Amino acid sequence: MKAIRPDICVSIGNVDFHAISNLLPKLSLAEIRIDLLNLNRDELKLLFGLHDNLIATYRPKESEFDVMLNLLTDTIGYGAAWVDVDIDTPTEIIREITAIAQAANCKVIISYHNYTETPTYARLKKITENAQTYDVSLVKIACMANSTSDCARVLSLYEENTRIVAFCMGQVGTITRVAAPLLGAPFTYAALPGNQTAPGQLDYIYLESLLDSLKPL
Ligand SMILES: O=C1C[C@@](O)(C(=O)O)C[C@@H](O)[C@@H]1O
Repeated sequence: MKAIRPDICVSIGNVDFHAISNLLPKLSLAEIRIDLLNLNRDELKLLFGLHDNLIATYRPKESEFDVMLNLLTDTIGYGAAWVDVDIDTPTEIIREITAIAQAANCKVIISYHNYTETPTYARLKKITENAQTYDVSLVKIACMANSTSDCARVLSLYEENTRIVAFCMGQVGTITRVAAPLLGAPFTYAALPGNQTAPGQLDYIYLESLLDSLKPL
């Protein structure tokens, strides 16, 4: 079976364990949104053992940072290839997760999300630089686009940065999800059909056909 292109990361939330285990063999890369799934430790262990290129993400509600730390530590032990940690997490927890991940050869993504707007270029640059002060494999910038100039501003981050995934959320921002891997991002996020984990995500099958025509592998 041919797996989906490696530059498409399917973000998985709100489905059950069986659906995920049937799906994983078809994907080259997927994000397991642990906070949007109802999985116990045994199921998590099985899933992370099934695939060697999974991102473990847990977006804490309120200040659930201890829950996040425990879950990410466990999933690193189960074989997660990547962990994603939001830049708003307390510094000592980011450092702790980074150290645990590095000891296990697990790559770290530090991510910034803004669900209402896209900050100025100076602010985006500063956020990117702050994220790069941690020893990370990738910095992710995801902002809500309210105009096409928001999209252009976020995409301009590729001019000066490597090891970055920068794109806009929302319908206006969808173009940036297609452009990201054409401009240097190692991958871009997509959804299971009818099951977005963030606004503006395209269905991964459709995105694959677009990228096949724009950027043959
Ligand atoms: O940060 C990201 C990107 C994302 O927010 C998106 O807009 O595709 C989806 C999240 O699940 C993921 O952790």
